[in-house]
Amino acid sequence: MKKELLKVKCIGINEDGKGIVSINGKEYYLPNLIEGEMATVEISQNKGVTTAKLIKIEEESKDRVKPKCPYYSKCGGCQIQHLSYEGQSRFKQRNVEELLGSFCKVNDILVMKDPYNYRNKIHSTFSYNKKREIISGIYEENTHDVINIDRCMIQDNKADEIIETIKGLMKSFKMKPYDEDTRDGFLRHVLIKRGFATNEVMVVLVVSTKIFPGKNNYIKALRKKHPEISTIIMNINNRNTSVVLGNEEIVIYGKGYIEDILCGIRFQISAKSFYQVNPIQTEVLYNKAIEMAKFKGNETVLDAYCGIGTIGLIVSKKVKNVIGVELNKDAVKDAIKNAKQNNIKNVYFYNDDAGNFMVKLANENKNVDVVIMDPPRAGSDERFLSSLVKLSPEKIVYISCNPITQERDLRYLVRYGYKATEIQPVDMFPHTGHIECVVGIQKT
Ligand SMILES: C[S@@+](CC[C@H](N)C(=O)[O-])C[C@H]1O[C@@H](n2cnc3c(N)ncnc32)[C@H](O)[C@@H]1O
Repeated sequence: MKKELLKVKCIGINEDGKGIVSINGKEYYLPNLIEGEMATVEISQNKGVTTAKLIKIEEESKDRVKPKCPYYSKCGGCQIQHLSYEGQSRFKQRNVEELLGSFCKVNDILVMKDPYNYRNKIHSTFSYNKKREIISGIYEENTHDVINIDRCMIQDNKADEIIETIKGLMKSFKMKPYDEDTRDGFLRHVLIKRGFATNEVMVVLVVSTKIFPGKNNYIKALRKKHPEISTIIMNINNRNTSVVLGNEEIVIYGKGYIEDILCGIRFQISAKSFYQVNPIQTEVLYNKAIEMAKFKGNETVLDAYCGIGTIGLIVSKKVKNVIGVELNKDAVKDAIKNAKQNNIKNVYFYNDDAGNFMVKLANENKNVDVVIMDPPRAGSDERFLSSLVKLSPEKIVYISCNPITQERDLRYLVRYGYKATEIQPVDMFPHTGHIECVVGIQKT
C-alpha cells in the first residue's frame, strides 16, 4: 500500500456535512472538516483504490466550535455539531442557493432560537457492551455496534429519561436485550414519541416475541416513574432485519396513539404514522407554505403525501375543500379520525400511491386549484409529475427535506409551464446536514 501526506484546503461541505477536498482533480469527503480549513490528509493507494483520511487540522475556521455532545465523534446522528449554529445556517443557506438559486431568489433560512432538544421522536437500540452490561443508543456509523448514549443534545430530554428508566428496569425484570447474531433475547429497540403541546408520551417496545412475563408489573413500574406515559405498545419484530418496526402491534397500555396540537388543530398520531420531528419549526414551515399558497377561500386543494393530514386539515378552514392522499394506511386512518375529531367536514382522505392517485385525477379531468406536495426524501416521480402538469393547478407549494430531489422535480415543472416564485429554507434539523425547503410555484 502506498501512502502520502498532503496539505490541502477544504473547499466546501457536502450535504452529509462532510468537508470536501480536491486532490489531483478528484473530490474526497472528510468528516469533521470545515470549508476554508487547511488540513494534513493521508492519501492511500491500495489495489487501484485511493482513499483520503484526515490526519490533522492545521488552520481552524472561525466557525469551528467544540461540539456539546460527548458522543459526537462516534455517533452518526449529527454531522455538523463542530460548526457554530451561525456557520451551520450559512452552510445550509448556501447549499440551497447553489441547488435552487437559479429558479428564483432564496429567502434567508428560518432558524431556531434554541437549536437543542427539539426532536419529539426518538429511537434507541438495546444491546450488551463487551463487559455484558446492558447499553442503549444508536448504531455507530456503518456498523452494527451500538454506542451507549445516555443524553442526546437534539432529542427530547424526557424521552432520554424514559430510556434510562427502561434500561434500569431490565435488570429487575430479567429482560435481555436482543442479540442479532444468536437471535436470543427480548428487547430490540424502544421508540418514543412525545406530543409537544399535550405532553402525552407513547412508548413502543420493539420485542422479539409476544411472550412478556411480568408485563403488568412492568407497565406499573414504568408508569410509576413516568406518569406522563399515556400509551405503551408492543411491536413484535422477530425477523432477521435492520428494519426497526415489525408488522404486529399489541397495545398493552392506553389508547395506542398520542395526540398533539399544531397550528391550533389536535392530531392523533399512531406508532407507524409519519409526524414531523421538530414541532416548533413545523409550525414555521406550515405557516410559510400557507402564506405561499395565498388562498382566496374558494379553492380545491390537493394535499399530496399528506401523512396524518396535518397540512390539509390546517388549511381546510381557508379553502372550499381538500383532498389528501397518502400511502401508509395507519396514517390515513389517523387523518380520517383527525378530521372527525376536529369536526372538519370539507376534507377527503385517500389511501393510495400519490402517483397512481394523480393519474386517476388527471384522467377524470378533476379541477384542483392548489397542490401542496410533501414527498419523502426520494422526491416525487414521473407518474405524479406528468399528471400534475396535466391537472394544471394555478399554484403548487412543494415542501421537501431533500433539496437535491426537489431541484430535479422543479426542473420538470419549469419545463412544463411553471415557475418558482419564492424559495424558503427552514432549519428543521439543527446540527445535522439535513435541510428542509418550501418552494412556491406558479403557472406561467
Ligand atoms: C415527508 S412526509 C410528509 C407528511 C405530511 N405532509 C406532514 O407534514 O406530516 C412524506 C409522506 O409521504 C408518504 N409517502 C411515501 N411514499 C408515498 C407514495 N408513493 N404515495 C403517497 N404517499 C407516500 C409517507 O408515508 C409520509 O407520510
